[in-house]
Amino acid sequence: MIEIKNLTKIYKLSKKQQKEHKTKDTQKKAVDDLSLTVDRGEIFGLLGTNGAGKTTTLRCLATLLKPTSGSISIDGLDVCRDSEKVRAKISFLTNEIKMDPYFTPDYLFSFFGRLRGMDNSLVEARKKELFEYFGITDFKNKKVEELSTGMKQKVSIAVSLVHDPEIIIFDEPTNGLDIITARAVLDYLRMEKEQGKTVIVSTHVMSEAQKLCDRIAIIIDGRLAAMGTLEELEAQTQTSDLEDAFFEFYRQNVKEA
Ligand SMILES: Nc1ncnc2c1ncn2[C@@H]1O[C@H](COP(=O)(O)OP(=O)(O)OP(=O)(O)O)[C@@H](O)[C@H]1O
Repeated sequence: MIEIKNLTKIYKLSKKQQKEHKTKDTQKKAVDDLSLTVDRGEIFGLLGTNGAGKTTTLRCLATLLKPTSGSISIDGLDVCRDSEKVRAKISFLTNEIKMDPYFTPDYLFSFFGRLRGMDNSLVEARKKELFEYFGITDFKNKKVEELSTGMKQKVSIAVSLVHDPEIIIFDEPTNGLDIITARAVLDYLRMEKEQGKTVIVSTHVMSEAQKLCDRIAIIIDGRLAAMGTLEELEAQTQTSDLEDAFFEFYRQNVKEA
């Protein structure tokens, strides 16, 4: 189980950032007293507009950022104190591709498998499974720089999943993906859930949240505006689809602010 308790993250703004954001404020509260729990075996979605604080929340969860205050635990392990153990359980995925262009998918997969302390035969079996699933097999010996954007993204996803993580944290799973690749990724996440894995995703795409997630948290300006199943969110707002429900929560929260 993932437990986020009163998470707050404040960024210090550099002079350059102040200029970019057109503000005199020296800091930005990206996440504001956020609490939620994600149960084992569910697909949980963080839904919000650009800048709502979704990525920041996921990066704190993935041990990549230190919360300003509050705590996050994964199966009883604190993400700050027990970060090594937490990292062994999770995979943090994003569609920002950061792979050395001169290496091949085959090499990268094996390299990250070894880095995760896996033995060779396990890495090879996992490679076969994931490369086949994502259609990478025929491209595994090409250099990353020669691959199409979609193929690079699939390789980056496969490499991140090398250690068969119990928990998949995915920032904007279909952002920038073509429709076929996007479908393959969403189907993979559903398959992982069927196998008892926990998936937490961020998205601003209503249809994706609606189709994929068991429960959804609506984040507005870093704060939790609502949380529940699609049916619960619709019932609370007397609407019949997620987009209308979202607008209703948005209206209520912006008015109350
Ligand atoms: N490193 C940083 N330094 C300063 N401010 C930041 C930093 N990273 C994010 N922010 C700001 O914090 C707020 C939340 O950003 P975050 O990326 O978490 O939102 P998001 O919901 O993931 O949005 P998006 O969909 O645009 O990625 C935004 O106002 C953003 O500009």
